[in-house]
Amino acid sequence: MLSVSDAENIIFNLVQPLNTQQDTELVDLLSTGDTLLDLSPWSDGFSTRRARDAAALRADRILASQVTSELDFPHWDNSAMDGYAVRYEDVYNCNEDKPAVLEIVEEIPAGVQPKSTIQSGQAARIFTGAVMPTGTDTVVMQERTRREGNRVIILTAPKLQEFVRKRGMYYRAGEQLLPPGILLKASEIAVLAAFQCTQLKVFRRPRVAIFSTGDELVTPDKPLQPGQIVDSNRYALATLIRQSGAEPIMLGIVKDKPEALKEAIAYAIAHADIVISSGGVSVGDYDYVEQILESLGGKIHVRDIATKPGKPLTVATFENDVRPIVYFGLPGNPVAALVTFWRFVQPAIKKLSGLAQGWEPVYIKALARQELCSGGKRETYVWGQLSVKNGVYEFQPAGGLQNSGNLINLAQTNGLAVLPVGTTLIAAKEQVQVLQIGS
Ligand SMILES: Nc1nc2c(c(=O)[nH]1)N[C@H]1C(S)=C(S)[C@@H](COP(=O)(O)OP(=O)(O)OC[C@H]3O[C@@H](n4cnc5c(N)ncnc54)[C@H](O)[C@@H]3O)O[C@H]1N2
Ligand code: MOO
Ligand SMILES: [Mg+2]
Repeated sequence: MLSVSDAENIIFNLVQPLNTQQDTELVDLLSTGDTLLDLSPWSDGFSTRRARDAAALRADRILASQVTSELDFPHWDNSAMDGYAVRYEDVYNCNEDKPAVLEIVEEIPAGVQPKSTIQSGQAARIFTGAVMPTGTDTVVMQERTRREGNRVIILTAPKLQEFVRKRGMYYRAGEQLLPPGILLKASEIAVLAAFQCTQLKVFRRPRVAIFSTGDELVTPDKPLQPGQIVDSNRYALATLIRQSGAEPIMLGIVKDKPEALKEAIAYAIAHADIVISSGGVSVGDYDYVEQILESLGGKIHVRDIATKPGKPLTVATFENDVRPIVYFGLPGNPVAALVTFWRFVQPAIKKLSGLAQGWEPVYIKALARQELCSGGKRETYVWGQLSVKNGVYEFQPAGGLQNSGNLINLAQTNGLAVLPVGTTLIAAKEQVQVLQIGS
């Protein structure tokens, strides 16, 4: 039996990220797939460029190449306040007793190009975001002034260049704006929109084929015959695959027959980057998965891992022109299937998807709200709820039996407390590492 850390090293090294040349697609920032509010009659921001070849950009795509821009940011010197654009030399030593008095020669709202060059003794009325007029270097905010007709009285000396957002002070044209391998979330999309980067090269979503094995399995819509069990794994795993940023290819339920398995596995490895099956990986007479993998030329890297639940996890690879197809034979017991997914498969999918950082499992230190027990021989995962109380993480184990066939108390689980090999008890109020499985 492999230790968890050995298994983890093997698995994560087997996974090669998608290729920055071949495995990409274009997405269009302007097409979100949502209601086309931009085209509404009351909107002045008519979007004339609609996506043609590019798919809609939804959050959580991964950038496949770096983004640079020919634009500085800010694009031009502009005011950070509503106030007056002045020449610092005119106002640097004024105060309430000895205010500076300047003649207002222009008013500059945002979006308007200034016309005049401001001379000594003059100022321009300016608003937040408006372009600084030539000759000025500083903005005095409105609250530090008094207006008298077309003159402004400056009551407090500003600092040089105060409230001026200088062209290029946040970003200079040509520098890297966003690196490849990052998730496009709201903040990145704000940057891309500001720089008019509307067509983006992102990684295609990894394709993950999934099927369940077992003569006893039926889909949730069928009346149960004696001895039958509902296939719950496939629906849960498909959801997790989507949450990991991949696209599930649903291949149904496959009988515990070598020929059927052979056909399904051969199809799956020809159509997916990763293949996941559940069931048929233990030592029973109908557990054929490993032998079929071998008969199809698969190389088995992992047969058993010292975890509870999840011991009989099987991991194999099939060589391919581009990168090996990684096969995960998850144990059939419902909790074991999900635990092995969270612990090993989810990071593997995220790594394959092109994410440069943050694909590894995330652990959080929490206080156990109740005692946690383990046999001590295998790394044991206790499922339950992670929450924050008074700024401190706490872990509440799920009530009822912690048994890998008990999927009922798995509902609402968002963390797996980890009891390492050799630890048989973590007492209430003691610290425990919890694997976060929120997404
Ligand atoms: N003699 C031994 N028996 C078992 C061992 C062992 O070490 N020695 N390991 C046990 C452990 S641990 C697990 S986990 C299971 C793994 O079994 P398999 O991967 O071979 O899975 P199956 O035998 O096909 O099914 C096990 C169990 O799970 C139910 N199942 C299967 N698929 C689904 C599904 N898609 N949805 C819901 N439930 C499913 C199935 O009906 C069985 O009840 O082996 C132990 N045995
Ligand atoms: O992996 Mo099996 O559950 O560990 O029951
Ligand atoms: Mg079995």
